[in-house]
Amino acid sequence: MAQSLLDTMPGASTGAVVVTDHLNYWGGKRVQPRQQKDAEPVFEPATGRVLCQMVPCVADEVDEAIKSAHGAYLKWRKMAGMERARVMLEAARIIREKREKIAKLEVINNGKSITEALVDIDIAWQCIEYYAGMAGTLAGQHVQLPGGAFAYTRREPLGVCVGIGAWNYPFQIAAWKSAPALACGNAMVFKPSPMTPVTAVILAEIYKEAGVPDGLFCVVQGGAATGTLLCHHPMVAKVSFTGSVPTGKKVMEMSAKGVKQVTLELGGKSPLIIFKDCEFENAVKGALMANFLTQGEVCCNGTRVFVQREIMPQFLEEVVKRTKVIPVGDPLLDGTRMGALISKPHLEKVLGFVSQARKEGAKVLCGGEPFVPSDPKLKGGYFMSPCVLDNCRDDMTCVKEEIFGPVMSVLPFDTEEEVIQRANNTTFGLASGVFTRDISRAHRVAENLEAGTCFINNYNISPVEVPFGGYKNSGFGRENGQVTIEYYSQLKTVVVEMGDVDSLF
Ligand SMILES: NC(=O)c1ccc[n+]([C@@H]2O[C@H](COP(=O)([O-])OP(=O)(O)OC[C@H]3O[C@@H](n4cnc5c(N)ncnc54)[C@H](O)[C@@H]3O)[C@@H](O)[C@H]2O)c1
Ligand SMILES: C[N+](C)(C)CCCC=O
Repeated sequence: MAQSLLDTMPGASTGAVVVTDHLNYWGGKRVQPRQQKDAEPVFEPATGRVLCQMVPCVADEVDEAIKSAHGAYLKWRKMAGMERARVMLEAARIIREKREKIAKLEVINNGKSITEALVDIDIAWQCIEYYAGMAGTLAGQHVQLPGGAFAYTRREPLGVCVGIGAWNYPFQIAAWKSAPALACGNAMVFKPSPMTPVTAVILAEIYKEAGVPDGLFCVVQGGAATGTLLCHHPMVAKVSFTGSVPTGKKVMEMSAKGVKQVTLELGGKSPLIIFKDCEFENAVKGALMANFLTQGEVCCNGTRVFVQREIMPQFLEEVVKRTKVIPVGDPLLDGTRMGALISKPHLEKVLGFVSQARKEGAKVLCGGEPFVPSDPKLKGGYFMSPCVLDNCRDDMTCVKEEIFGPVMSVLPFDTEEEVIQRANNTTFGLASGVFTRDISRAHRVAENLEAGTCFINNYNISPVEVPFGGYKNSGFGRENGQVTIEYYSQLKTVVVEMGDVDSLF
């Protein structure tokens, strides 16, 4: 059991954990895969060692999980919001209690630094706590009509919701999707990325321990085939997807066939605009935060860094100086600030972007190379040195495409009008940022940028109280904040006659 795995985790170190527990979860327990066909090895990014096997769920298993979720939904939806809140608060408390162990497992499966993973787990329990607080507040409206008649609205759950996650924030994504879903009275069947199958099932066990009905939060493992089964299943009311734009389009197409609601949290190529009147030290720190969290594998990263020409030389000098000393290495060590990328093919893809950038005329100021830590156990890990690219142009591949690795492209600009036009010249629209001391300019730029979020004088902070999501091809729907309640519920109108029926017939 993963619970016992968690309990044996405190001394765990990089290269020392093997997960043999079943990773599917429905009906209130871990479920053994029916067959081992198509099992895929899951690698520990820091060592390249096999951590576990991911066995994809087939049609019967997906069906069983969805039916188990539906049974739980029928009980959960009848509970008072305050009762649901109590259970969710208990889940948040258990996560807080186990945060170090969950974070360690996340690091071992994902490769990010323990410092970041701890923050991710904190954001996860905060999200569950936040929506627990909202579960008791769901309410409708009373509308007075002529003749004493009236209508009222009820905010009702959707039913069984599906969550499909990416590999960069495995536990946090599962929490961001399940917390508002459960608060509204829904059940959820969650499919993590096949590369990070380990921690979602811990969340399932925590919800169970907190007191949700068996089946309320289920985990099915698999990749595209299992995801397709989920999107097509007739008992699924909604699909909330986090991943790439091409897969998001497929999810939307499949969901459209069953008229299922969809939330799409997709990729980005976000602009960060640094004006010459910025508070320089903060702008440099902001650029680093915008590019190098989770080895650059962050959807909302500000990877197109537009710097006003007058401050370009000092900006580059400072940002390169700090990038060169980012401690890359064993992600479980407290001093590490950058761990390993998710997989060997992904590392090669990111390095390929750097080579392509060189060919297209960019200048590599630092990094962009495979990194081999001195610790022998990390020799097979997927590490690279964080990279800063100068001499970039808007038409270069590194500036147009999402790299999803630690690669910052720096571009000069002259005027506000010009930079806004260039910043918006993309099909993505997830996030954006601006550093300036001019308060009017800051808000004007925020208004004109075509993105779901604009950070002013900071970057990549995401408190659970504020909505997160994209414009344009970066998706639609929102996660976090009050508004997400609307994406996990539907409104029923009840019209009440107090007199006689005035019939035309
Ligand atoms: N906007 C956000 O909140 C956000 C957050 C994290 C990651 N992302 C994006 O995710 C991408 C990286 O993640 P990834 O490589 O896991 O993305 P991906 O699109 O390859 O996979 C995402 C998920 O979709 C599943 N999937 C694949 N094919 C499917 C299909 N045909 N039907 C249903 N499900 C299918 C995968 O198994 C996985 O669970 C990047 O583009 C990144 O920007 C976005
Ligand atoms: C918590 N962050 C850093 C805002 C990342 C959100 C999820 C995107 O990949």
